[in-house]
Amino acid sequence: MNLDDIRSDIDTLDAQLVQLLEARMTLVSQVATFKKMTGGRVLDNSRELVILDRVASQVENLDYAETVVNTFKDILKNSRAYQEKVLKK
Ligand SMILES: C=C(O[C@@H]1C=C(C(=O)O)C=C[C@H]1O)C(=O)O
Repeated sequence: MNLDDIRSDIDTLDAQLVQLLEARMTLVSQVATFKKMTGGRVLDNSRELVILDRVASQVENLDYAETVVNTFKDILKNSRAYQEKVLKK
């Protein structure tokens, strides 16, 4: 495989990630609506620890574990930022 082939494969995976992240955000949006109606707090630390532990255990190549877990930490951080905006509306 040459560089263009590898990057083409990355682009294909990125398109899948965008779809999955959008689907995740649709669910996060539902959680935000629920919290807005019930007065719940955006941050749920114990839920996030469960998610991050599970993600760490699901990574098969340990060389990638730190990177993948950090990526999920960013996903959770941005999920919270989105929810804070929804709750302020
Ligand atoms: C979506 C939620 O809100 C926050 C964001 C989370 C997420 O994006 O998975 C998880 C826990 C919360 O800190 C939730 O409470 O489930």
